Amino acid sequence: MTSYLKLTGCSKSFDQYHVFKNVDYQFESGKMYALVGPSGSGKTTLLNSIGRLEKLTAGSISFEGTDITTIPSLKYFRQFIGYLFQNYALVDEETVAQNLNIVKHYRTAELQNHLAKFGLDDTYLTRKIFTLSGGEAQRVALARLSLQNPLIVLADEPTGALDHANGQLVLDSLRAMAVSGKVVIIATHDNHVKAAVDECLDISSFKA
Ligand SMILES: Nc1ncnc2c1ncn2[C@@H]1O[C@H](COP(=O)(O)OP(=O)(O)OP(=O)(O)O)[C@@H](O)[C@H]1O
Repeated sequence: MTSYLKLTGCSKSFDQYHVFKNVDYQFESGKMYALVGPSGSGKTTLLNSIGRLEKLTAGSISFEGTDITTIPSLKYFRQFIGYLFQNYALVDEETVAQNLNIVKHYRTAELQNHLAKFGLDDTYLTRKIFTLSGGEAQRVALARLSLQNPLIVLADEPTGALDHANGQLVLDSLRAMAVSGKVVIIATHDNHVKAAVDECLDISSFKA
């Protein structure tokens, strides 16, 4: 069954500065989308409006017909929204296992099996995040996102700091999440990402 994330008349201003105005758009589960547009056009602001880190100035966002602002915060952040960031957003001083156990506490064997899906062997579980390469850290972030298993995946420049091979791994993992029924939305400048998604939404076309 397809779920719909629907934006209706969405506008956002900071004081007198209008970032975007009247965005009407519908995202579907099972698909991957890129939010594109020049620097400063509002990609992160729109992503964060869906993630409820920003409040819209006007308009509404619904998921499966429910206004997202009416969903209790804890439920929204745990079950609905999962984020992937350019800088990974992991706890640097903690181990890979500790970062994965943020979702809930898993047995070591479960974590090992799960990490293996992202090309990381058992030795990584006890490594601290700051000892990992960027590509390895993003794999851990993907593994955590996959354990969280949210309905909507928001990715902000997830390939921005990675080489081509690791960028492709991120795209493949995000595609797998879309295929498993998530809505996947990626804010990006990366042409490789733009070519890999199902649809691009150019936020600069909603300039106020
Ligand atoms: N908290 C804030 N207060 C004031 N202005 C803000 C705030 N957050 C964002 N802006 C402004 O809103 C505009 C859109 O920013 P946003 O980060 O969404 O753009 P972007 O398209 O993601 O840019 P980039 O590609 O450079 O990451 C920018 O002009 C930015 O300066």
